[in-house]
Amino acid sequence: MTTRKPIIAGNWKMNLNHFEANLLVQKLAASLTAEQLEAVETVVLPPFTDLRTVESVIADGKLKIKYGAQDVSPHAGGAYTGEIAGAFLAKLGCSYAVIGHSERREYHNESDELINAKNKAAFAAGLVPIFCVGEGLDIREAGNQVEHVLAQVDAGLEGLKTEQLQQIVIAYEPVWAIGTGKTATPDDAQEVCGAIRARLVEKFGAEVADVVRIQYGGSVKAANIAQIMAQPDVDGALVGGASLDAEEFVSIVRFPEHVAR
Ligand SMILES: O=C[C@H](O)COP(=O)(O)O
Repeated sequence: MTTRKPIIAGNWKMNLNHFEANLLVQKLAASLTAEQLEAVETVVLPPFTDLRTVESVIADGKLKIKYGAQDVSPHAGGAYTGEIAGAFLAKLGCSYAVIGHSERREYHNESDELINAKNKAAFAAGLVPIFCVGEGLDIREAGNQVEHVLAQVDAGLEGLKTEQLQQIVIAYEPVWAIGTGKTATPDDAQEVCGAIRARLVEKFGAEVADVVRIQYGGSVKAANIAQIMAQPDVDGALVGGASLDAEEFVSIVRFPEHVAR
């Protein structure tokens, strides 16, 4: 079995201006050693307007922190007012783009088809999608979470090439656990992340499924990261609120020191 490098990504959502972004990245850099950043891929996902600043701080300090955007246009360029093309993000040194976050699915009516187009647009620009899936509370209460999430996975990955599938990061975020303080239990996270990996084996084969990194997201904190990361099919976390606090985020990145996996 392949060893997948853990990936902890901080989704800042619509928080922190570029001055505050500068400060937070500097604090992360001051607290995380090169060894820690080597052991755990560490990513920040600031608002678009912070990206140039984040690029400069990271380049100036030669920091091993990666960064990305929270969305990308499905279009390569042209008359799409307000949209941001993947190529612009790649030019700013972004490695990742969050695609299909539940807040975009809910507040911007993003469909599975649009999300699939965004996954393709990200790859076309040289970005790796952090492709988000997850069920709402009604679906969880009806016990249909696995079926629901697998349908999102199937639709979002439609038409991707093998080498793209091998790079993609899938973030499982149960919507009822986002920003609510209600974390899914490690078993809940494993149930769905394991089902995602089984689906990848079924559709694309074990060689692809073994290398795809699957994150859990939803009220991840320093206090619960180690138990979540101990699950065999959880390879990282997409962290919202706790990523805005340097000390807390650093502690999350340092999860291997809490408990051995
Ligand atoms: O993208 C991150 C998730 O939506 C989780 O947010 P949260 O950690 O604030 O619950």
